[in-house]
Amino acid sequence: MQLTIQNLTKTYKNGVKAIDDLSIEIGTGMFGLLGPNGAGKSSLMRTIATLQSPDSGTITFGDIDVLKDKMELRKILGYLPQSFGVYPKMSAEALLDYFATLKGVSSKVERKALVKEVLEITNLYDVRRKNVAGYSGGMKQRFGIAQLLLNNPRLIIVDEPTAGLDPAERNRFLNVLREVGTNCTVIFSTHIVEDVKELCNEMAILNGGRILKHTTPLEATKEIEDQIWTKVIQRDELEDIEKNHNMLSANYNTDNSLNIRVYNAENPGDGFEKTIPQLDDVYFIALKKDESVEAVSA
Ligand SMILES: Nc1ncnc2c1ncn2[C@@H]1O[C@H](COP(=O)(O)OP(=O)(O)OP(=O)(O)O)[C@@H](O)[C@H]1O
Repeated sequence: MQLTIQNLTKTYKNGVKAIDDLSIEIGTGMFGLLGPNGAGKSSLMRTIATLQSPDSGTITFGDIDVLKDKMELRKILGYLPQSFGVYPKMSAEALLDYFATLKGVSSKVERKALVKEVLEITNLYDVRRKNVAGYSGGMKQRFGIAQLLLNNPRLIIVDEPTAGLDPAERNRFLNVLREVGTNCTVIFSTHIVEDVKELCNEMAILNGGRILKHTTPLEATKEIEDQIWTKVIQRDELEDIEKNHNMLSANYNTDNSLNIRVYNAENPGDGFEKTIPQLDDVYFIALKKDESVEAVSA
């Protein structure tokens, strides 16, 4: 089913415009919403999840008018907020049983089967009797997926779920999400480019409450083929490079030299070599262009 957002705007009471006339269409599959801190990702996700109202704009999911029929959307929504608060000292099994009751599954037998199923999908079945409060960060996030799966959602929204996870936990989490996300619309927000690269078939870059780019990871890197150049420099050359080139990133090597990546339609000379574009480059180019647009209009 398709999620369609049109001209969505949200300004908080303190005057911050978190969503700025945003329009986008999102179809079935894994959709990555990538943006720096404060870009408006959580604001957008809370609005789609009907937890806050925008000032203006429309949102539809299939036939549902999301802003008018909030309850209709909630029936088919699975939402994992950025922070889930404090977990009670209950086992995963008992807590999921409780959530399933809240979600309207009144038959005990049905609940038992459902809870078993979501525990298995999220690889938590073996630890189902342990307190969720004592789970590791990654296990808690997988538990978050287990709870959102209870009502067989068609739209799944997960807000920065990999922040703070160690690499092994992150991998486990992404694998679970990959599995549950095949048949529905999943919107996944993150500031980690790698998450989008590994998981999403479609993506948007968000900044200042606006969509800077809506693309696919493959298309996005293809678009800048032959335009990314790299060079190893010493620390004291950095300032010059920043001044004279469209620098995207600088990463330290173990010997304290730096790997520089620049964006240029032609060979910039100066010893640069052409390199294969990465999704990071796409992200930095979009943010840089946005910065310069802002600087001009300011
Ligand atoms: N309830 C609120 N009241 C006032 N301002 C808010 C509120 N929630 C968010 N903001 C502001 O709106 C802007 C967008 O914030 P939002 O949390 O949506 O961004 P984000 O992309 O999710 O960032 P982060 O990764 O830091 O959570 C920020 O400037 C933030 O300070």
